[in-house]
Amino acid sequence: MANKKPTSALSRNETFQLTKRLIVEYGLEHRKKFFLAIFCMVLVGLATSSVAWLSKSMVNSIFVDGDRAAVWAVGGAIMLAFIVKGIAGYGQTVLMGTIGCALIARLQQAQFHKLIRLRLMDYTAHPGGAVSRVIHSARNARNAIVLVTTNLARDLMTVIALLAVMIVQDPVMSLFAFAIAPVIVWGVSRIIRETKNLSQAEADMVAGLNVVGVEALQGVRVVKAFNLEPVMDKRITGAIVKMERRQGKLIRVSSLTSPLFDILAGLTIGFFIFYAGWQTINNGKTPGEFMAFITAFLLAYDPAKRLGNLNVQLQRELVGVKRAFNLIDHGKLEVSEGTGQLVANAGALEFQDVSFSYKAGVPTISNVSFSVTPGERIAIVGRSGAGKSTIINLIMGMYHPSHGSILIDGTDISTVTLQSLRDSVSYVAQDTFLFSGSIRENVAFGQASATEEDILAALEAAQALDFVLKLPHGLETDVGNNGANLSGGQRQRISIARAFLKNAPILLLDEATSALDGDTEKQLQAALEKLSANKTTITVAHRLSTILSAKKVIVVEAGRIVAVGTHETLQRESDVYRSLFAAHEIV
Ligand SMILES: Nc1ncnc2c1ncn2[C@@H]1O[C@H](COP(=O)(O)OP(=O)(O)OP(=O)(O)O)[C@@H](O)[C@H]1O
Repeated sequence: MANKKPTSALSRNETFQLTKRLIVEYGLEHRKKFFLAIFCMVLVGLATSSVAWLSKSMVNSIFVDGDRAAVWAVGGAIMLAFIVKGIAGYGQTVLMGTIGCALIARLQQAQFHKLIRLRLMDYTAHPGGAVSRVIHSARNARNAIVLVTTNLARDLMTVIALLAVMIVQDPVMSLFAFAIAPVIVWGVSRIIRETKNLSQAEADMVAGLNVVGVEALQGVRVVKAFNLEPVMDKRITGAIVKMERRQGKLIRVSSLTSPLFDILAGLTIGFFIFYAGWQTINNGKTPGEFMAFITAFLLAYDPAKRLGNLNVQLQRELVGVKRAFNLIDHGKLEVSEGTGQLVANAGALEFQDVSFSYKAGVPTISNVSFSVTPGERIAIVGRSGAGKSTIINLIMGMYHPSHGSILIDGTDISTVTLQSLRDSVSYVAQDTFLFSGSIRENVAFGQASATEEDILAALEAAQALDFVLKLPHGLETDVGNNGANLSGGQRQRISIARAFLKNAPILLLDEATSALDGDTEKQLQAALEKLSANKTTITVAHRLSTILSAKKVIVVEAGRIVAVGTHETLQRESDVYRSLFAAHEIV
């Protein structure tokens, strides 16, 4: 076994705090069901121990004394004990199952709620892994709460009641049974240490496998186009085999508690038989007393084994629970926001000496100043990586400038709520994203008050109505996963319709680098032209046609504005601008 203490291992206090929080925050919410379940568990414990107690009368009164009345009384009582045990056991399982399902749902919601609001900068590079973690950690939490309550209420209750029976029947033999406990505790604690390491690694591997799998399917076109199936097979197989080995080891280690219990229990029972046989033959102890003791011991064996295992299993589950709480408690939310409400009517935009860096000491945007008057159209051009998209992201409040301010209609955007800021801007991304669902939903997302006419008008303005009406299900057509059922141009026009419907005074366009075919391109340009009419428009431009229709062009190089002007003046005066044509950054 590894001696290295894992950094992720849970201390005793952490184990206690996590369990307590689960019960207090998520279990007690269903307190009626919760306490009813515990009551059922107590009944199971009492019913089980009463069977051991009754076995004494069974042997002594029925088999030794031949008492007829006892046959009915003991037989009926044993039947009753098992009926109570069966019904209470069922009630406990159903009640804890219902609480568990509700807990999974709530914890998944709480995590997704946080995940979707994390700062863009912290956003996980592997969304597939994050989703897998959310799903699994909620299941871990359900398992943990069921484990703790079931073990502590039902098994502990059963063991205590059975121990009472044992002590009453034979204190000496009971002492011997207790003597094996420290050996078990020592063995189990060693197993726990190793399990902690392995469970953490297992959780990471499940997330890793998810990342590889989701990536392979998301990029399936690239996979097929480049004949990458064997490469993907290898990556996925590698991840699966690694996980298989790790899980195998986890099973081998965590199952060690079982033989530990079995061997020690076997030795103990053997001793009982020597001792009890000698006591019964030589010292006049009744066979009923021996029977009651041994029945109590055997019945206590399984719940005691589960109790011994509780910590091992709990550690496995709590690793996931800790991850869930970490996300809920510590995941950094979006950039801080102001409390003011931005009411952008005209849509004037101004950058005042704005600087920003993703990583401290590595400036991405430096001392950028420019202004756009209401309804004006400007284009931002520059080499790949110059900082164009970062400027757009700063306007949407995805990040805060480290220096300087951005004003909309004279209001510093850092002083207003993110919601009011984002209500004032529409964004059409380069990589059009459609959500699975109908075309109607994709156009009207976030616009609950939009009427049928509004949606049709937005589609018409985006030059999309013709093709939408020709689809078999019209507006209700399912766009598929990320619009897979539509062409690239159709997807873009749907996203332009979305911006039309939003009708915000400021429009941010991130122009696609790759050109579409002639007709589609023309339709798209016409749609964007119409969309930007009377709106303050900032386009990250790659097309000469877009640049020509802009009032002014801002040339960005390594995060700085190096030239501003029209196409003609820049052609004459800016080396950087001219070089963009040579590098096919502008086509
Ligand atoms: N989330 C991020 N974390 C760290 N660095 C980033 C992040 N996003 C962008 N960068 C870096 O910031 C710089 C500017 O990126 P930006 O996306 O603004 O460039 P761009 O001009 O829009 O490029 P392109 O035309 O290729 O889209 C690049 O060097 C990029 O690597």
